[in-house]
Amino acid sequence: MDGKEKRVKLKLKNISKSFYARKEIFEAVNQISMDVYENEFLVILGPGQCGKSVLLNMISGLEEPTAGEIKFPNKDEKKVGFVFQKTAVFPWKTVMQNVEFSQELKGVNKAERRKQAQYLIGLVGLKGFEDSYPRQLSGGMKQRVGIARAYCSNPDILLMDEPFGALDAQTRYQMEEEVLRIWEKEKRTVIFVTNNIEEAVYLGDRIILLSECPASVKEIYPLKGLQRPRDYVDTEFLKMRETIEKNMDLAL
Ligand SMILES: Nc1ncnc2c1ncn2[C@@H]1O[C@H](COP(=O)(O)OP(=O)(O)OP(=O)(O)O)[C@@H](O)[C@H]1O
Repeated sequence: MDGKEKRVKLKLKNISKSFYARKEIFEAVNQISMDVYENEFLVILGPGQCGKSVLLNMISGLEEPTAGEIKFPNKDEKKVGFVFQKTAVFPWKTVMQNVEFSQELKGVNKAERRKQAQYLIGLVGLKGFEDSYPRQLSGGMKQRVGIARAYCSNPDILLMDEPFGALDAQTRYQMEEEVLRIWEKEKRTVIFVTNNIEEAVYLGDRIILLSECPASVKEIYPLKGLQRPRDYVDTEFLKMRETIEKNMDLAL
């Protein structure tokens, strides 16, 4: 991304989050500050159970920070879409009905929402599966439905919480390529959470590395120097992967 063009889409200022559980205060996130830029693919990388999901939940508004501020500089651009590890597709709805669901809720007329959903179903490679039910789909295909559904809600920021964590290695590689292809076509600001260094280096414009719990920002890695499409066995790729590995708190 060219430094001159950067527009801040989301600003986190000293965000902290504590929970009161079993008569104790548990700190999950400690003083995180970061800017997220328009249309960037930002990866948040951290060890398991470090507070990544809690951070995303605060960005989405599902959780309130205990301290700090979450700011959307443009107040009309605070709509978020979510893709989870276990994408919560409705089993009783078809692919089409799942994808168009948010628009249906909004009362968008059928012809219009079908047109948009059809485009997105095509974009994620599910053309021909419009009338299939989730039980008829593989794990990777279900995640494609989740991605199409999230895009269909026209989010300003797309939050992806370890969306490929439950997939086998081969499908995961395929989905990483797919998610970049979709993002190139339908540019959005993406915040992608993972605990997988290789995935982070493959996908990100930048990586924000978090410490173990309570999560704080340990390091920010700009990946401008790594041209796309990236190659997992390229020397520069491996170097970056090793640098991050040495700095990451816990073995994966
Ligand atoms: N509502 C809650 N009440 C109490 N503790 C919570 C709550 N939500 C999360 N936590 C705790 O906060 C810590 C961070 O959880 P979080 O789910 O954000 O981790 P994570 O980095 O996303 O983990 P993983 O990579 O394994 O998905 C965990 O120890 C979790 O138990």
